[in-house]
Amino acid sequence: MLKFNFIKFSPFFPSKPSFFPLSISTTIRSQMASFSSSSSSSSKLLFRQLFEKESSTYTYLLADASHAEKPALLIDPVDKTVDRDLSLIQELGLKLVYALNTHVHADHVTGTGLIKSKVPDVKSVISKASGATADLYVEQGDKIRFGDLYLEVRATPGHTLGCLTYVTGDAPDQPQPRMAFTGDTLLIRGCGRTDFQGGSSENLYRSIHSQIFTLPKDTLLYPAHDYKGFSVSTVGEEMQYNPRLTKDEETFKNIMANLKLSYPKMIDVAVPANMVCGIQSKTS
Ligand SMILES: N[C@@H](CCC(=O)N[C@@H](CSS)C(=O)NCC(=O)O)C(=O)O
Repeated sequence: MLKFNFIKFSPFFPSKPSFFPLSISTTIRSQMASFSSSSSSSSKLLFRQLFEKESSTYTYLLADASHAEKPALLIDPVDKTVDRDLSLIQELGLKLVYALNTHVHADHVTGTGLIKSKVPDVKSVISKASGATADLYVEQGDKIRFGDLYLEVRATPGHTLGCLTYVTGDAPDQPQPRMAFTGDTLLIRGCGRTDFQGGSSENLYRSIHSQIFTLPKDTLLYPAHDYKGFSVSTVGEEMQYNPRLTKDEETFKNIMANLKLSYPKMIDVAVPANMVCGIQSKTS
């Protein structure tokens, strides 16, 4: 199994390390467009938000459309929609490089293992703190590079112990506004439950306030689920209107202790499967 040896946040690392030549870039107004920066470079992000309706899960496809190889990654793929996602990737002429999970999901089986069985070069990625098996492990401050762009890894425990939020880069040549893929940590006008898998309402509150609400207010928020028909929010919007996170910590903890949600129907199948990236076999 490979150790995830990506680049730590540090001014001493080169902006384009030679051992990770892949890259990303982005736009929001349309699903694929140019963005300009203060540098002379112009990059293109191909971005798709994909939905799996049984578990109300969003999967995100990001690719560097400017790069010759069009390297791509998927965030939170679902087993049931792997064929759809891989067909789209093929139709768009992309090269899938990474399958990232924000955490060990309890309500559906990740598509990561299935993807690896169909596209063996794809590397699975999850947090070290999740305790799950993957090809590459990330932690706070790591950068996942594809092309000239990157995702920054933020540890956001609370829904589960190993939850991550992936955020587009903070540099002049990176997409504006930034985009944060929050998994189940922060949902639109809600947040992930905290009653299993090492969940903690105290940790969740602190994670969101320290790692997500400190991002620029125009940062676009893309969660792993939505149950109300929303697709995207912003940091500023959730800071103002989220009915749980606008409260003080004690009130928040009280809300979370009284959600009275039933257990996810698939939890007994999903968690063991997702601890090994979705299929009961070794990765590498
Ligand atoms: N009914 C669904 C599970 C719904 C649920 O519990 N969602 C989780 C995220 S998936 S573990 C959650 O954190 N919800 C927070 C909320 O406030 O709804 C099923 O049976 O799968």
